[in-house]
Amino acid sequence: MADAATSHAQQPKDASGVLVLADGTVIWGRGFGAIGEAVGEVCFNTAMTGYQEVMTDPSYAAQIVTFTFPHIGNVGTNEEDLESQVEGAVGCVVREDVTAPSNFRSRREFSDWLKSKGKIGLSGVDTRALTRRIRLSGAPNAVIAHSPEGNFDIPALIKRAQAWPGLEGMDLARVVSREKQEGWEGGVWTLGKGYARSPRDARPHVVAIDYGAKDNIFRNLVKAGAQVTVVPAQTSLDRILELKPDGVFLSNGPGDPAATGAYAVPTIKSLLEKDVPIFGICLGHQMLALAAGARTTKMHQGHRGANHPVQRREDGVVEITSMNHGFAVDNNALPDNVEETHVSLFDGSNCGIAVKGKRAFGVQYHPEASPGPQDSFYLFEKFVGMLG
Ligand SMILES: NC(=O)CC[C@H](N)C(=O)O
Repeated sequence: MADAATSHAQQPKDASGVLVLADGTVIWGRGFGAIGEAVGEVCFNTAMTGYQEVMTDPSYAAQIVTFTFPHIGNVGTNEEDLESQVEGAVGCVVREDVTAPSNFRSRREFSDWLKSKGKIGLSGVDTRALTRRIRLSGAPNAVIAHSPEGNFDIPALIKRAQAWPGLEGMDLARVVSREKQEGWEGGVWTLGKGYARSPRDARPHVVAIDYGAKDNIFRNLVKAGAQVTVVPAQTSLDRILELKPDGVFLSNGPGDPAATGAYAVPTIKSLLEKDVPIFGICLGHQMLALAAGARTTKMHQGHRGANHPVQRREDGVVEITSMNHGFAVDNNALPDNVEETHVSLFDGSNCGIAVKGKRAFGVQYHPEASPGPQDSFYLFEKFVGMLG
């Protein structure tokens, strides 16, 4: 469903950036950030704030984020609002050109920062039309490219977008995971105080498996009173048990949950059999569901933003949540031992499960660093509380 205005337009004189979709659609704009090209799936995010957190969330690996909010970059960037030190989104598409930063916390201009991270930006795009297109025909594979001289080999870019296999079936969790075990001490950030610290001897002890985690999730575990040890995605069951966890946390992360069958899902299955308490968020929730016998599916357009209404089945309460996912647990194929606990009010998709007879549950949403909804904090308290 290519839009004629974008498909056949000649390259405008000032075009230094372009987004080329796998179906041949060419969307011209102005490049910023890193120079070069990157391939990924184009998604859209509706949050009005938190672009730096979005761009450093490892769950966005291999994705190009279209921001529906038109002014991106105007509060600059800082060293405190990073969600990780690893790669997140490969690029972003925005409406307005990035203007001079205006915020007392800003340390670096957004384009400069993006360039230092090797990520490409594209401005001057009709992001409403692009978002509408994704809503109508699903998230396309594409190449984003930036050349200050405007040198683009469009047929080659189309070929590259077409040759990319897509996120379905792609295992990215082990690629972005940290490689070494580490003790985690940082708590939640507050103005004037920075990040809180937790004593290393706090109890209970949670072993958090990093499948591409957002740091703020670990900070919330600390805030809830846990001592946290973070381990890499492919840590063996024996190694996890040696650490004597009171509970195991499964992090968010990129890629297809069903593609982690070589390491994550079997380990989680064994943890369930041993009755270890488990809490999973996003990818962690999806893989917990797989380990319990449920199925996951790729969504048409996904949920990405900070204002997604989710209903808790237990008492009907609606939370406004922050989400970023393109896969979901299939709530039409839940086995008897899996109970649906939360559901999206946008499209009825699954947003939370509990495994019956076990102390194991997961949700699709998560707290952002700053600022953002903290509604899911009660689940951190519930999890840490159940560990005694
Ligand atoms: N935020 C996440 O953990 C994302 C999970 C998974 N990669 C998805 O796209 O659905």
